[in-house]
Parts: sequence; C-alpha cells; structure tokens
Amino acid sequence: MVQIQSSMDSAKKQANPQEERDKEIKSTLGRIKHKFIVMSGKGGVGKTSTSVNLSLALSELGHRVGIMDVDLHGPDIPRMLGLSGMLDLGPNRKLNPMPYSKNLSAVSIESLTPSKDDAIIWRGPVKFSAIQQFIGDVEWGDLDFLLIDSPPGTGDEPLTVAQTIAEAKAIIVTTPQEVSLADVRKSISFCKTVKMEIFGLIENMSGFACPHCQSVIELFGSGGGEKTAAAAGIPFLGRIPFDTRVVECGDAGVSYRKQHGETPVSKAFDDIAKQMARLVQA
Ligand SMILES: Nc1ncnc2c1ncn2[C@@H]1O[C@H](COP(=O)(O)OP(=O)(O)OP(=O)(O)O)[C@@H](O)[C@H]1O
Repeated sequence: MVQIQSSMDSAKKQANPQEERDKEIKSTLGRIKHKFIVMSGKGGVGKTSTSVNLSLALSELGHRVGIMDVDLHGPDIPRMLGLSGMLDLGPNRKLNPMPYSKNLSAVSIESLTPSKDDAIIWRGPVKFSAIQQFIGDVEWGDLDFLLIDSPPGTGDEPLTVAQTIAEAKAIIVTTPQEVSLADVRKSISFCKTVKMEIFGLIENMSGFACPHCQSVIELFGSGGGEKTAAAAGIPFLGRIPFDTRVVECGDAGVSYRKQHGETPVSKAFDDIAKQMARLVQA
C-alpha cells in the first residue's frame, strides 16, 4: 500500500479527503465508456477466468479494455495474465496499469502488496476506503470497457463498486448446478437492492468440450443459467463449456485463445464479447 498511501499525502487531500477522492474517481471514470462488475454468488465458478478471457476477446475485437480486481483476499488477475511486479506511479502520482497488449491493461490490488503471498486482512470500512482509493488512483486513460472482478458473494467489495461507480453494470457468472443457481438468485437480489443494472448472466462450465472429438458432455447439466435468467427477466449472455485447457492456461498465465485458437471455449467468449459490444451500442 506504499504507493497508494503516498498519493494521499497532499495537503489538499488532507483538508478534504473524501471530496478530493470523489473528484479523482469522477475524472478517472469519466474516460471509461462502459464499466462492468463481474460477480458470482458462489466461489470457484470461473468468475476470474471469465473476466480474463472476456477482456482478451474484447481487446482482440479492437476495443480498449482495462481489467481490475478488487478481490482483496484472492487476487488472481495478474497470475492468469502472466503479469507480475508492482504498479508504477506516473508523473501525476497516479498508478499506471500493467500493459498486457496494445488494447488490454490490468491492475490488481495484489500489485500493491510487496509479496504475492501476503494475505490482506482488512475490515469493512478499511476495505471500502482502500477500494475507492484504488479506483480513483489508477490512470487508465481512454477505455471502451472496464471489467472489475470482485470476490464471490455480496460483501463489501461489490457493494463498494456499486456505491462508487453508479453506472457500473453487473455480469453474473454461474455454473449450471442448482446449488450455484440458488446463489445467483442472491446476487440478482443484491443488484436490485443496490439498484445496479444487471447486464446479463453467463453460464460457465456448461458441458465438457472433449479436446479429442470436440463433442460436448453435460458434466454439471446445462441450461439452468438460461432458465434462471429468463425467470428473473435478465439477459442471458451465453454458455462457456468446461475445458481442462482453461485450467492449464490460467495456471500458466498464458492466453487460452492464443494457445489453442478456435475452440468451443474461444468461440463462446468471442460471441459474448460481440454481444456485449452490440448491446452497449443499442
Ligand atoms: N470453462 C472452464 N473450463 C475448465 N476450467 C475452468 C473453466 N472456468 C474456470 N475454470 C477453472 O476453475 C477454477 C476456478 O476458476 P476461477 O478462479 O476463475 O473462479 P472464481 O469464480 O473466480 O473463483 P473465486 O472463488 O476465487 O473468486 C480455476 O482452476 C479455473 O481454471
């Protein structure tokens, strides 16, 4: 937290820190066209993998994309993108995101801690303040899409994003099993309570795409996400099959689409990215 702390040092901020922070957040967000928070009711459903692969797909369509995690307890974005190191402070004392490619850059709360294995133990109000500061202190420049990966559930992190970025829309990720879908309904209720628009729902690990014959086996069932979305009256964005190579690529920090080209998984992400681009224009 050294850099983030130092950017708070000006006398002006000390005079009225919240007002100054609100101004910084407004100016940072003013240059970002579409902001999304990627949520899930339950852990391990592939929310971070979805955020990363969707960001890659959007950036390859030519959109300028930023990806950020506010998962203070398990920030995995840099690892999945093969990025490491600390964030730099720019000349205006703002944090520079880590470039991944021409169109994609990333920031993670992890990049502010000296060791990747350091656990962050913060309580609600401290988290709220740190996340707000983190959002305001990043110099993204002009972006078409910002994807914010939040921890599972409906705790402080998604609440802070909802309260800080009024125009953020939620993308909810689920797996097809009933146990995940029950938690999705809690996420839907959370969004309604905090008045955050739900952009859509994605069903991940929806069938197993056999790497040998490319046929799809319904591992955890399929279609529950679409039914849940229809029942809640929210858009269904698509299904992503289970593919063991997603795990290998995520663990190795390499891009799935670069490594494996056109597969049912890359096609699913491409289709969702195209749909997102189309829907935000509508
Ligand atoms: N479509 C998929 N096919 C196969 N494995 C997947 C798929 N999506 C995600 N995974 C794997 O599932 C595991 C959990 O994924 P991920 O970390 O993205 O979930 P998460 O919802 O962000 O978890 P967390 O609870 O940490 O927030 C990872 O090992 C990831 O590689």
